[in-house]
Amino acid sequence: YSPSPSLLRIEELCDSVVQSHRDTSQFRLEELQALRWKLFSREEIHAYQSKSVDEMWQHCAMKLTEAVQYVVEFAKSIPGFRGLGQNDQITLLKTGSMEVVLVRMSRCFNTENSTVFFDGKFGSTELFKSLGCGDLMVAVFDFAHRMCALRLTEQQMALFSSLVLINPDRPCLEDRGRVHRMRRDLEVCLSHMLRRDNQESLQHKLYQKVSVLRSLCSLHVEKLHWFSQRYPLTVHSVFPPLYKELFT
Ligand SMILES: CNC(=O)[C@@H]1CCCN1C(=O)c1ccc(Cl)c(COc2cccc3c(C(F)(F)F)cc(C)nc23)c1Cl
Repeated sequence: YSPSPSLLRIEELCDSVVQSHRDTSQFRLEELQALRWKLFSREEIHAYQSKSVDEMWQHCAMKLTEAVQYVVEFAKSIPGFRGLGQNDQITLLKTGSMEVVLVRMSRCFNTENSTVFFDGKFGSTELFKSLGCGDLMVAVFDFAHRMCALRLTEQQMALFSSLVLINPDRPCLEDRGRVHRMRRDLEVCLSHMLRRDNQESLQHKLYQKVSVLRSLCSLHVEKLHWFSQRYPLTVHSVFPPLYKELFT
């Protein structure tokens, strides 16, 4: 059986996206499994809740920026991404990277007690009370819960993450056609993989998640904007590594 060159190319593309995800996933599943029941004590929770809005945002912004840097590495190793113009790479990352951080958060989520891995242990939404954006946290946890319910394999998570990033509908792309061709190849990869895993029913559920992500992230951008208005220094002092990463 000699697969047609296009099928061979699709399988190679699949494998390289999965490998990139493995190399840049920040936390290995085995590590997270081992820490699953390591919960914060009442005192530790109280300590987080006593932080000022600014302090807690700064703490989270650092974590998110670090997570986004792993996503940038993931994007840069998706075949074809480096071939895009610099501006288009940045456009895709500026909008898509937080969405991939959200998708990846589901790997660090424990649905049995609705806790997420944060600062070395698992905590619930109450940990983030001092952020002053309960609705965002509920939305973040709710999305993680729903993503967990799909029980994606790491390979499926890898391909789904690449589809979230390589989105030809992003505003002000210069070479939309090129992004479209990359996305089409990745869509063929995902459907090829779901067929192989005998899980075609997952296909439409994943595409529904893409639209949920978009609305969720507009809430994030709004919150981020609200926060940067009130605490301009923090955003500029913590976020620059991300932009340095985007330009290299
Ligand atoms: C397993 N851990 C993780 O996945 C995340 C990313 C890597 C590190 N990390 C955490 O430590 C973490 C885990 C769970 C939660 Cl709820 C948080 C706090 O999340 C946020 C607090 C403030 C703003 C957030 C915004 C906003 F608004 F900036 F866009 C957007 C997202 C999505 N999350 C925000 C964090 Cl920072």
